[in-house]
Amino acid sequence: CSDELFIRPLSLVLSAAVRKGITEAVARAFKDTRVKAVVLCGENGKFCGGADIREFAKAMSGPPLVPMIHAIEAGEKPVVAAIEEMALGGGLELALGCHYRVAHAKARLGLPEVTLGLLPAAGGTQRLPRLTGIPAALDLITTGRHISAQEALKLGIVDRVTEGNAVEAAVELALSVVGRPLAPRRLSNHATPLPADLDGVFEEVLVQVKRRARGAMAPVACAKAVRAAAELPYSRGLECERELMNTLFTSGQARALQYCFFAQRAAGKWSLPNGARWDNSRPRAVHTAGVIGLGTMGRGIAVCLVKAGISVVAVETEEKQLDSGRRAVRGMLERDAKRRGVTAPLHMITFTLSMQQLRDVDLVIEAVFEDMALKKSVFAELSRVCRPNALLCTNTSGLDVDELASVTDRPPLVVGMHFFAPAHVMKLLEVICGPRSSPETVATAMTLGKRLGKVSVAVGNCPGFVGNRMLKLYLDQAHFLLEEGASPEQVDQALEEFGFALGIFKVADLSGLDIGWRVRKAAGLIGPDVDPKFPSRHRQGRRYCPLPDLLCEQGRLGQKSGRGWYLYDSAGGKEARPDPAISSFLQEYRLRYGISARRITEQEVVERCVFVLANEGFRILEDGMAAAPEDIDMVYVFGYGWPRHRGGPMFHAAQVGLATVLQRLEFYHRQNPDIPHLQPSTLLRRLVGARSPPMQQWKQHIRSINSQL
Ligand SMILES: CCCCCCC[C@H](O)CC(=O)SCCNC(=O)CCNC(=O)[C@H](O)C(C)(C)COP(=O)([O-])OP(=O)([O-])OC[C@H]1O[C@@H](n2cnc3c(N)ncnc32)[C@H](O)[C@@H]1OP(=O)([O-])[O-]
Repeated sequence: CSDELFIRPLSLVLSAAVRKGITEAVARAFKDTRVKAVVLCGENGKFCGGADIREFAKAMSGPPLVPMIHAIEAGEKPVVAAIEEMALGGGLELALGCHYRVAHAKARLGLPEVTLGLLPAAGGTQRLPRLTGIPAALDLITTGRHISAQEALKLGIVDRVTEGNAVEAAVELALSVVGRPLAPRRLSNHATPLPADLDGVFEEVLVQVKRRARGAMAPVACAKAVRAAAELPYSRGLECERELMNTLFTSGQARALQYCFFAQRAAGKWSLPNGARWDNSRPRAVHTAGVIGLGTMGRGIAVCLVKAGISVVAVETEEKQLDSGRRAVRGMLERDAKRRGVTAPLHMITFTLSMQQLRDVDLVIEAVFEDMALKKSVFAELSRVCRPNALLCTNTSGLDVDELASVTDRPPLVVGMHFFAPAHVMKLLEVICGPRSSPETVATAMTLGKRLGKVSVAVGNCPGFVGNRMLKLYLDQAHFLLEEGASPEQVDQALEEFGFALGIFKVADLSGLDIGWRVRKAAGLIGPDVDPKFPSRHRQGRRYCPLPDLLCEQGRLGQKSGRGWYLYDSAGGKEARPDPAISSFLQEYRLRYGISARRITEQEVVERCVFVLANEGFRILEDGMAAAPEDIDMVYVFGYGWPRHRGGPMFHAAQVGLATVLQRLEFYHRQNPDIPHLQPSTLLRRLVGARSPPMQQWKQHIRSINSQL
């Protein structure tokens, strides 16, 4: 066997060194008359994660991928790819250049380049459609989704799937095909199978990709490259693939998406000022968890925990809520299990009215109403009921975690876990490190978040934490723009053009306008506590916009009441229509306050809303509430619908140019001196003074080391 086969390990990515290794080894094997066939496999049981993304920012060195794959395909000896664990991006393209492919049953395959703002440019857009046909190739290439080995087998992407050792199975296959003609196995020789309605298929896909990621270039380029595979001979299709890739490669979008890839991983590498870090703090094992409160948040959290294999005790205070919570949670688990073709793990959750049942759990996540007094009473009770080393977590969107910790017998074991609705769907988890949260507690919450499939970001304990602290100012700008002359549709359209999945007023209608109303009442911004001497459009020394309060007073609470900033067909309706009543309401409002409406440009909408986010992000960095700009960006990308292809508010500010951001903020602040948040932050000024260093160096310019993390 060793005479006939030449097995060469690959490392996880196709770095210059790996490409050199493969090129040389395959050339030697092709030349060596003792070798009859070649098996390519990965190192440590992993076939390949694709091109080395870190190399994209540098000058290209080492043998290029495309000729390397061509040489393999053109070889006169059969080459078999043994796919263990993953064949992604350039890794799958390499496998498609081989004559046969064997995959382990647990392997995942895919062409995720689109998620990095690129396309599969090592022949992937030309070979895959020739193998699977256009619709399947379009689906995989434009979404970047990973598929199982079984699906790959169905699509014809792999020839064999094995539960056993994939390398041994590949060796067996290689031995069995020695001497067979290779021409039919060279995908570049194949004609692309065409669907009857080629134009219709592409039209449909373009509609879908534009809906999924508004303004993103890569999915459109991916579709164009696949179209070339349908219409052009292989070599011309390859040229088209290269040209499209060159355009994407140099685009800001690709840089932003690749930044997101690394920023997401960097967010997991948290550190605290006391020296505790992700790699020196041991998380506790979590086998059982309690969830208190089965409202929308509690239900989603319970579902996430059960799906991650953690036994849950879910507690409610009244039979009626317990019953509806039980029905909702079971329904979600059953639907999910049905989708995945497995049995719903209903036995892993217990529903109870008794807090006593939490006495043995490893950790509790409290998800009761956002009310400090209520949460404090729950935490005091948990101190009495839970075993002394159980972790106590609060799901809060902005309350003081330390104040809550102070009513317990174990402040070091208290941490915030801010989930986003719906909690079983949304990817973001803000882990709020109180000043007294222990490293072990933070490590446990961060690791638990990862186990639940979340992107966990460690943030400091301040009102609104990172996400909602910034959101408040973004919303304020949108409201001020309405006062000054814009309409909700105009603001939303500008933000959607920028790339947000939904404009801010549509989001507000979806979430319910009464939520903010309640928060503002609790903060004393509305109601009997407001000093009647103050004009209605000023509070606490700054401009205040009462428009959303006035809407709530009219019963316009958003989708749930069928009317909010928009009009809906009925209560609970989803289709937002501009409401002429809002237009007259705004006109009357401006008249009452003597505001003459002016024409507001799309540029002003985007700059004021988006730069104010970044400006507050700089303040958050200075206050030590986030450890790095990447963390702030990941909060926005995964929790607030920020368009990923724009990297996040901090990355976007760096892309636009910090000097420009500063100058525009100064301009808007001069126009609106009563909006203090338009005043450029000290850190932004300092960075511009230091000639706008790259993001990795921003930390060095934060003078007051005041980290709350
Ligand atoms: C004309 C021009 C021709 C150009 C040819 C184009 C070729 C091709 O079409 C382009 C591509 O392949 S584009 C690529 C298409 N491929 C993809 O998009 C796949 C991207 N990768 C993944 O999806 C996941 O990382 C895996 C599923 C591979 C592993 O998941 P897991 O087990 O949970 O582990 P983890 O924590 O995620 O990663 C572990 C460490 O590896 C690092 N790293 C990983 N991949 C990297 C890469 N490609 N690169 C560099 N680094 C990469 C990662 O940062 C982390 O580093 P840290 O310092 O420890 O933090």
